[in-house]
Amino acid sequence: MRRTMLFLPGNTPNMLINGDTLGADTIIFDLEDAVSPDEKDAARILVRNALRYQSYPGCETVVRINPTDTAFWKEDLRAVIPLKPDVIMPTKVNGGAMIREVSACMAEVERAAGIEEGTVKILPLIETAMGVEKAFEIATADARVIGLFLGGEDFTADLHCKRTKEGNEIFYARTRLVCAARACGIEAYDTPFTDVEDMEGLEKDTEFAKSLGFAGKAVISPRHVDIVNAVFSPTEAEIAYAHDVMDAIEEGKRQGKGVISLRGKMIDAPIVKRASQVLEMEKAIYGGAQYE
Ligand SMILES: CC(=O)SCCNC(=O)CCNC(=O)[C@H](O)C(C)(C)COP(=O)(O)OP(=O)(O)OC[C@H]1O[C@@H](n2cnc3c(N)ncnc32)[C@H](O)[C@@H]1OP(=O)(O)O
Ligand SMILES: O=C([O-])CC(=O)C(=O)O
Ligand SMILES: [Mg+2]
Repeated sequence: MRRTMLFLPGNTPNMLINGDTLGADTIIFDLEDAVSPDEKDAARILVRNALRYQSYPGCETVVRINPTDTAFWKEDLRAVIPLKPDVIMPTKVNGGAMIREVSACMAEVERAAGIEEGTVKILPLIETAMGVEKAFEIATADARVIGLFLGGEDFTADLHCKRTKEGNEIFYARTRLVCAARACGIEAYDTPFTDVEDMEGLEKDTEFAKSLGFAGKAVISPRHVDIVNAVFSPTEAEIAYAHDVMDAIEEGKRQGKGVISLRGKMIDAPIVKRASQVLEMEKAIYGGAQYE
């Protein structure tokens, strides 16, 4: 479950220290664009120490590394892989070859550190026009890939267009990523909403991302976590309905029927599939059935 993925700039010790207490399902230690080139070495050491000395219970840890056309990315991997973050996020990913290059370097570092090869996963950040066009190739490039992640700021810079709150300019990229990810049985995660003060805009943007099929969204501020978590969690009514669907389908089975009706609406296999997804989320969030 990755409803919220909070970015923590790698060169800000006070943000790294309490990352897990801010309510996000995932925290992303950033070594890339939130860190200026002359701070890269310091950030790498800080993130390494955070992974070594801090524990982040209940929080998935991701490290966002620098692009493969920079002098930094291999050093990033050598510094953090031995500390076993859950996931590495390669940046400006523009095709499957780049993922394989990163994965091969990760394997080298894993072997040298005595870690089983393939332990650390990959969540590619897709933020170029080429990356969006190659989304499916990227998703299938390596067994480590666990999802696709959209970066709307760099993507719109690459398109030579303005990034707006309405987001028409990223609509194609959003739907393309969701479809490519789901075609491979993995999830897509949406770009952050960057206006820290606009909570109404954040909620609207998050609702929209969810309606397109995204499983979660990045956030840049702890103040955004609760809203994004709430949007990506099933409501009490959705959970109650999912239980009713399961009860109704059981009753239908007893009566030897594949299709039945619940409060005047047809219940068949896809409705049951969606209901079971809601119940899985209920279990993941509440540790069991919340409403029976
Ligand atoms: C396009 C991209 O690449 S996005 C990914 C890269 N960008 C990032 O990682 C940016 C992360 N976010 C930030 O740096 C900041 O939230 C900013 C610059 C956007 C806004 O900063 P501020 O104006 O200081 O935010 P705000 O006033 O809300 O901060 C309040 C508190 O939350 C903390 N905080 C703010 N953002 C974060 C964060 N991402 N993670 C953890 N703590 C944070 C601040 O340290 C501050 O703590 P304090 O009260 O103990 O001093
Ligand atoms: O990870 C993100 O969504 C932020 C990012 O790099 C971008 O938008 O370019
Ligand atoms: Mg970017």
